[in-house]
Amino acid sequence: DTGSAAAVPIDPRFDIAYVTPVTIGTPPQTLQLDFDTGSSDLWVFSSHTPTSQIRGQEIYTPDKSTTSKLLDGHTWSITYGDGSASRGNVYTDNFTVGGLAVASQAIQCAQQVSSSFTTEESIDGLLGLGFSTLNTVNPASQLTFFDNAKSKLGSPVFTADLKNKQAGTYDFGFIDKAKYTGEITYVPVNPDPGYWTFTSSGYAVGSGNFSGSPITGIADTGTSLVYLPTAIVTAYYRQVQGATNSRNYGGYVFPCSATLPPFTFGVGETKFTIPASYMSYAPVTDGSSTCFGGLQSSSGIGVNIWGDVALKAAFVVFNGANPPTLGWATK
Ligand SMILES: CNCc1cc([N+](=O)[O-])ccc1Cl
Repeated sequence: DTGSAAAVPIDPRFDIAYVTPVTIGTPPQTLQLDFDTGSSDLWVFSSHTPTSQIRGQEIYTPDKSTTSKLLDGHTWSITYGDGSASRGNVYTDNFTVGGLAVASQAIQCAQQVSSSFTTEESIDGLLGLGFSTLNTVNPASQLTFFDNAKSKLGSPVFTADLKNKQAGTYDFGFIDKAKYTGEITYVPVNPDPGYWTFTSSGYAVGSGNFSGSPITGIADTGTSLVYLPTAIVTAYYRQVQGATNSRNYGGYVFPCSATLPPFTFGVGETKFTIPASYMSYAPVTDGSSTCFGGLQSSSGIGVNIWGDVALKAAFVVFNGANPPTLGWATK
């Protein structure tokens, strides 16, 4: 079996996050979920979510599905890197993504979501694509959609083809040659503690020379920006007129009119260039002429993160074989 579904930016102006349609239950209830390789919980806004915390999101109502089953006594609670959080109870139900079906997928129903989820009206929940070891369900952790689907897939892979300000694709079970150019460079993945952790071979700022120092980090579709060591980030913003590290805005900002250099990162022998246009994320507030950078420091996080700003510059194969690997190709 295979599956293929669109990854649609939630905002036409800035690539904050991407949502993908899924169906849950019988008859099918369609929700738009944020596919997140940086976590491993599949949770949704639901009929168990207080209405005061719902603002336009679609919800899953297990009681309206003839195939839903309560996973009695199971609960979950998760906090993300940006401080947002959610928690709730658990059902199993039929679940499909782009024509790929899994019977009795664990569906974590939110009984509480933090304000940044409530205000993100176009995200009806998250679909974790990290390793199942990160799943937060107690007393028994649950498998991700990918882990449940793996045995049905021709090849135990999914691919991310995220795009700048336009819809991309998540494919499951196959590698679409039409989506990339050249060869795919595969690199090792350390699945402990549960992220798609790999080591980049180095970086360059603009037309500067390539610095071949290894950068270990995670490939994370659920994070908008790229977070790298401070030395790399300061080297980048030294090339941006008027850039400052703003305590007020919590990162590097610059005049939206500034000329930005592109940023290149290496995977094995292959070089990926993030165009300058991807390196300006968004105005700090609506209409401001000060822009927030797409590259920020990882010093406060504890891990380097290759988020959407970087992933958009590549075609990425998440290879769930044993051992797992990551494949990177230009496009
Ligand atoms: C923006 N804060 C909530 C949020 C977090 C994540 N996350 O993967 O960490 C995804 C979407 C949203 Cl809406």
